[in-house]
Amino acid sequence: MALMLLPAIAPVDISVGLGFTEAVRQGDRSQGKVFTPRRRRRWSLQSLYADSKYACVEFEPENTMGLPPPLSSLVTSAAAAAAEAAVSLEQKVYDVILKQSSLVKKKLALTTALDVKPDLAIPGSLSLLKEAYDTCGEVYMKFSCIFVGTLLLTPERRRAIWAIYVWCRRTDELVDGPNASHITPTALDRWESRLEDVFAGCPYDMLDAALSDTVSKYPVDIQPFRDMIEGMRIDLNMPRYQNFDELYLYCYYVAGTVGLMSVPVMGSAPESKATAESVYRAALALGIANQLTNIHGDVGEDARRGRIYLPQDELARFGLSDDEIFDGKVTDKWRSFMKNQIKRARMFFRAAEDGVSELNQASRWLVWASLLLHQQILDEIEANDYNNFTKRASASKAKKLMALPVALGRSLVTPSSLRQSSSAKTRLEGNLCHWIEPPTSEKKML
Ligand SMILES: CC(C)=CCC/C(C)=C/CC/C(C)=C/CC/C(C)=C/[C@@H]1[C@@H](COP(=O)(O)OP(=O)(O)O)[C@]1(C)CC/C=C(\C)CC/C=C(\C)CCC=C(C)C
Repeated sequence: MALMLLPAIAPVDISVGLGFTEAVRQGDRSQGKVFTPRRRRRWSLQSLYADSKYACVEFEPENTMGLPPPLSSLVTSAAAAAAEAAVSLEQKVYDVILKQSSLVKKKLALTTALDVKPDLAIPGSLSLLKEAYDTCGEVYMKFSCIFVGTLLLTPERRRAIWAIYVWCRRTDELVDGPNASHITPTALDRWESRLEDVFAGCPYDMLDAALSDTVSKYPVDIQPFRDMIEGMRIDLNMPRYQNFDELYLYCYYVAGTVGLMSVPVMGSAPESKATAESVYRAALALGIANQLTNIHGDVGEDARRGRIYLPQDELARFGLSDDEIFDGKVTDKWRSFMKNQIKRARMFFRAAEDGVSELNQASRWLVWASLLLHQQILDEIEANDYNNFTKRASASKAKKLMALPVALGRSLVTPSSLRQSSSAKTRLEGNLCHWIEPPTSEKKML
């Protein structure tokens, strides 16, 4: 792998502001790219339910105020058709999970059946690769709010998470960076073909080279990466999300995918008996929960940009129009609406929690920290009396710091296999203990 990477590795100046977006827009393969400090994540979504239980959140306003009944009571043929469409969208996301899980199993079979040889390296290539990963680390440290979390990971896993993070940031930067207004669908197509090359071992620049190396070592499928690009396409084109199905799908594309990309790197607890599918489902849920939370925290900021990332049908059910969101007045209708949105986001967090304990011990703290810090945003929206139009839903530094030891405590909880009696294990199918262990050759690489 190192041999394949070497000719393509070119140093990248991450301090240059516009180069990357411009390079993708113009199809210039030689340009490095750049990260500009971004404002707080705006999170749009579109999509469908991964699990119909999230559709069952009671969307009946607590104070009915003469509003129409919840959609669930209006069972019409149109609703049935919509439900069918939702199921096929759900299937689409689940298919990615199944594909990723089977890849993990296949890779396990390969790595246990063969004595994996260290990669061939020519002098200098390893130091270039190390430099590439170090650069990813610098970007991660600069932009991630829980950068310390990766320090608990093994050096190999840490580097791999950095490389994935940087690719995600670059992708996001295309539609959320300073040059977003110049980004066209063609530019995203180019970015996707560049991704294919990364997975084929032909990276264009140093940061891609780190990812190329990572995906050659861990059983990471390309589909979640492709899907994230698809999410950016949606963000370019989708002015509104008609219902939660659409929002869910968007959340999967831009954030659920991050969970699917990260799990194979984070690794499972050796004692875990959870299936790969169940852990990927939890990872997907955490990505969705994080994204929903960011959307709820950024309602005002998004509205000032003319964007509304909330399900239109649910807004209507609470008697809310786009204009009221643009006006930004906190009314009882808005409070009722937000209470339900927050309730649903918390359901996704809960769905993620069991999965965290199945991860490798060293990875759990980072994931718990991410989960708890995002949950605090929901708490802050409540503390601000649902004024997410003009008040920042940001916890105090002290509260954020307090979350870290709590995350540590939770990370000590052992996997379900140890916590549950055997009769309670019915939903855990089969023993895939080592399904995400990295190949043994990796330590020799770096
Ligand atoms: C734990 C952890 C942080 C690991 C993931 C690291 C990683 C590869 C992150 C990529 C993030 C990124 C730049 C994505 C681009 C698209 C995007 C911007 C998505 C939104 C993120 C914003 O997060 P945040 O609010 O923290 O913003 P900052 O970067 O700090 O400015 C998203 C909302 C996606 C967030 C989704 C995750 C972090 C996925 C979490 C799930 C897992 C790591 C799987 C855990 C496994 C189980 C079994 C539960």
